[in-house]
Amino acid sequence: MSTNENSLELLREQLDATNLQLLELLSQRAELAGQLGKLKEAQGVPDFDPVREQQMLDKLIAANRGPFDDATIRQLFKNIFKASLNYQKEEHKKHLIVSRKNQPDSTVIKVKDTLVGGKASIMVAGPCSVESYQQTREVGAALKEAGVPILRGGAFKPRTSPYDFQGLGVEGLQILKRVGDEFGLATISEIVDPRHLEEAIQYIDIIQIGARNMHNFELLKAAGETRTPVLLKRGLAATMEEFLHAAEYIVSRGNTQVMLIERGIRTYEKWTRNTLDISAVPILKKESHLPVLVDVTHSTGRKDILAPCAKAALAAGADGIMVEVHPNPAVALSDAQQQLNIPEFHNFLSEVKESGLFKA
Ligand SMILES: O=C(O)C(=O)C[C@]1(C(=O)O)C=C[C@@H](O)C=C1
Repeated sequence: MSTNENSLELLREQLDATNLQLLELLSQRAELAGQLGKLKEAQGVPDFDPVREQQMLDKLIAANRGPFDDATIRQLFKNIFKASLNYQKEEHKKHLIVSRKNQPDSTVIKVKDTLVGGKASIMVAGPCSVESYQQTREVGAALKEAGVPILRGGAFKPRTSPYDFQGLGVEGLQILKRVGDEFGLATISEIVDPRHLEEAIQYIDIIQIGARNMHNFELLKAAGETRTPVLLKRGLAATMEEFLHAAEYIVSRGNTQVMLIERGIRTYEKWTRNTLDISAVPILKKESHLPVLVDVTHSTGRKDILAPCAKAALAAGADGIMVEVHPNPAVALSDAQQQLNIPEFHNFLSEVKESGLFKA
């Protein structure tokens, strides 16, 4: 071997040893960042701290003796800070009760005789608003005939305008219960005020928390104090991280029976009421063990694309579908445009079932 080859070999050995030292130091640094992340989580402080990062960079630049120039040192350390931040975030996820990292097995929720999040897909259907016993009964009968086990119906309606129909309130919940009992259906209705919860759960089997209330932390906490299953809708502009944290508010109070429902998010698109974020389905299923449903009515606002969207949701791994049905949508007191009438609902259901994606 020539002298040149000898020194190449020697230098490479030194470099390998330095790599290992660097790796050890990086690992030690990551562990320290992990401890800092835990403290920050406990104190409710965000992980990202640009001021602290700037202070560290200033110290490093002042100590830089070359041969790397300052810009290179800055870039290298910025990458290290970024890796630490990612590590802190991953560690936090493990601590979320709703996280699949914390519980690998899927949560299955039993509502009356129906399992949500189990092997079979589920369908939830019903009018946007409970308007009368007769109207709700007609839908209940259609669900029973179609083998759909869960009846939805709004009684407290958070409407955009205060002058629009606000729902029948407790009377609406009583109607739902009456129809539910008559046909053996489980019932679901949105509750908007923590003060209504105690009374509401005497009548309904699932508490719905609507998109506009996903950030209503007092409502989330109050729902977490009950032991009634909760269907939590994704907020209009909520990230998936915010969505899962909203669910965490409920389960951290002891109510572990939470179902998530994607209902479309706000984008610039005008041809649908909202934009169905289909990617949310596999991501939520991956990140969380909670059941994931898709509300095809609110996400699209269009009757003509409900079936393909429901099929897409099921293909993406959704545990169930929610759809609005009204005996006479033209005279509905809310969402008249987007509710299916009963024959349309039967067609919708057949099309979805014929696809083979709706698991029996
Ligand atoms: O010093 C902190 O507060 C940390 O959380 C550690 C650390 C880092 O790894 O350097 C991580 C993220 C912050 O943006 C700043 C610094």
